[in-house]
Amino acid sequence: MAQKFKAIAPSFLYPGGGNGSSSSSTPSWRPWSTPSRTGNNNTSRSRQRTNSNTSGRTNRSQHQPQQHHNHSGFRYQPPVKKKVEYKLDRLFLKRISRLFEILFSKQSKVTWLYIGMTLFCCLNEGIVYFVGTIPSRYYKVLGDKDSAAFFRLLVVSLFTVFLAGLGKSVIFLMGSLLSLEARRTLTLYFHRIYIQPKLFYRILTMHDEEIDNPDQRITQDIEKLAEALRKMVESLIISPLAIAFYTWQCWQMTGYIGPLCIYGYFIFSAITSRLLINPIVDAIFFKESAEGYFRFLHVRFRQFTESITFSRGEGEAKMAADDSLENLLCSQLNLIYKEVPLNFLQQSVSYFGSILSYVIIAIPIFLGLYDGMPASDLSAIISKTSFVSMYLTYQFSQIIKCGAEFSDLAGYTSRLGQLMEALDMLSTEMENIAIDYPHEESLSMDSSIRLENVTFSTPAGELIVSGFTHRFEAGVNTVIVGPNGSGKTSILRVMGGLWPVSKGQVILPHQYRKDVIFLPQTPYMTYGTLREQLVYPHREMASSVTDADILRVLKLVRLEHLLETVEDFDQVYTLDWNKMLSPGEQQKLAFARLFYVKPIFAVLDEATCSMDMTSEKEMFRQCRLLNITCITVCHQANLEKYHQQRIALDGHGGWTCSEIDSPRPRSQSFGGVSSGVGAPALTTTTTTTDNVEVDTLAGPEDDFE
Ligand SMILES: Nc1ncnc2c1ncn2[C@@H]1O[C@H](COP(=O)(O)OP(=O)(O)OP(=O)(O)O)[C@@H](O)[C@H]1O
Repeated sequence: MAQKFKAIAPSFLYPGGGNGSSSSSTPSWRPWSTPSRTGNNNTSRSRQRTNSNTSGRTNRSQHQPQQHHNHSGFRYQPPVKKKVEYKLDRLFLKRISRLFEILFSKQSKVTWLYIGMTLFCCLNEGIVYFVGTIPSRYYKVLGDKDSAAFFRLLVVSLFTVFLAGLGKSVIFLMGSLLSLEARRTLTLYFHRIYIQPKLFYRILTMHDEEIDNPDQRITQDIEKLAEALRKMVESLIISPLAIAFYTWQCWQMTGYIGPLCIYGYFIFSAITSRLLINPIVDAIFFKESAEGYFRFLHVRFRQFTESITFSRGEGEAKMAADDSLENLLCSQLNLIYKEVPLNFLQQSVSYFGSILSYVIIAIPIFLGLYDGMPASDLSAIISKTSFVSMYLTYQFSQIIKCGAEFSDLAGYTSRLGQLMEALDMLSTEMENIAIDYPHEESLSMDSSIRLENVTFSTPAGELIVSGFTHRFEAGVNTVIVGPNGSGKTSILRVMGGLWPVSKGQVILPHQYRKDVIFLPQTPYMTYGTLREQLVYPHREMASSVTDADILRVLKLVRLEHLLETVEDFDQVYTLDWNKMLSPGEQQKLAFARLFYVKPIFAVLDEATCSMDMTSEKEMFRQCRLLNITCITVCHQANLEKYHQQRIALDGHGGWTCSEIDSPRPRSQSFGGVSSGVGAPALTTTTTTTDNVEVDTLAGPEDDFE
């Protein structure tokens, strides 16, 4: 089966939308076998499915991802490759207002923290004003040589300074709480829209090239966005009020000339900083992508450390890690360079502010406005004007400084906005699929799984099976065989609703979630206790599982020795269960879950491939005793004897179904659909070595019965 594999390169390698889809601000999904009517939210659930069988796609050439017609005549468009920059535009405003809507929703505490922080900031500003004018009072009392007033001022100023310190700390505390709460609110929101049945699978397995590292966006970008927000809120809450107050104060002392100079200066700085921010937003976006890939690579090393070591792949791993680091550092360096002009502007603004304050007071002095005033009063006025105008420029410089925070915020907003849009799009897409090809809504009242005239393709548009019809009956074990890549697992994916069909219908037993359990080749080992492992994914049921239940199923799967490994069933292990158990033991634990739940169907995708033959036989024997019907995907011919039916895929979209009456030799694996069919039956020989039963050869009369 010739498959086209698309090389997926990290989006940061293509600044400005090099690979189109990866950096598109509005992700455009690669078309699949179902209509992508994104944005069409008016689709009525009651829409007739009269066109559903008109696609007539029967060969692969018609399944090009670029563009094709679906069953309802909808025309797919290829992803648009356009240059997209991440900047402060309408899209940014749309995204940030959506994030703010989530942050300031009724359920969130962010609103209350924001109000509390605003009040504290106002209170603190009063204290700051008092502290700022203290030097001018000292000028006055010292100029007048008034010792009593001096000591009174000393006490007051010490107390005020103490209050100012306290005020700053409270504001810092409230800012940190605000950032924490913002992170909680946004992360919970993303968990809700991201970890959803099927959508989660789909975005992670099929849309990696459109949305890189959604995990990083959720675990890191939200935190950084919350932090940038905290820093901005701190300065932005008070700046407008302070600017108004100090403008008035400045006007009182210098006339219109003071505020005019400061405002002119601010407008100039604001315009230049705005010009310098846009490239930074872009650079932050790509730096974050590079950061995500670097981390992802290290996570993969951890995950595949044994395989890498066995294949002596450390050198390759190091090269890949070095390359990824280099990419990350490049994008970081790019960011640093782009930040230099902005930093220069910020620093200059704050230094020039102090000089400007003296220029402002110099003008009325030289114009003779304060002629004849005593020296001590003039010193006090110079000091106060200096403070007022410096504080006014400081508030403006805070706003300019916010520009840097704002560029961070804009970068993270882009990444989170993209993820939200992707999830929205996918969710609409899946809703449409659910309307056209309802999966969980097509439930049969009898205990069977039916696939009726089902045609489906890979996400890349390659046809896998066409017109597949089969009824999986309870009590009839079925094995699915075929060459690699022929679509065995894909049939299970369709059955489980992970992949949509482009034609036909999947009809499931009424209590589908309870009656059908899927066991993959590599079962998911959850973190937690042995009890929780057993009831996975129903953690809430853990308390109802008795120790006797656990013991019983552990015995059934021959994992009693686990009792010696674990201290008790409720001990939480810091070590990953994947490391505590061998692959075969993990598969056995998955069977323990199965035997605990006792569904009607067990859908096994090479779920016993890591077990020894005796254990494998025992698993199928227990399934039969517990009335669990197996639908098994496998490559081992010896598994056929546990089944009554065989579905053979030919790897070209075709398939055959036959009764199993003449199994093949055990040593022969399924290289193709016809391999071994009709081979003579073998006899069973069971030898015992050191009290360990070793099943060496098996035939139809295997002691499985
Ligand atoms: N997420 C995906 N995106 C695109 N193509 C995919 C995806 N997953 C699987 N495929 C393709 O679908 C085809 C069928 O895959 P499937 O896993 O069903 O094969 P299989 O018969 O179970 O193979 P094996 O015997 O190796 O387990 C393969 O050619 C594979 O490349």
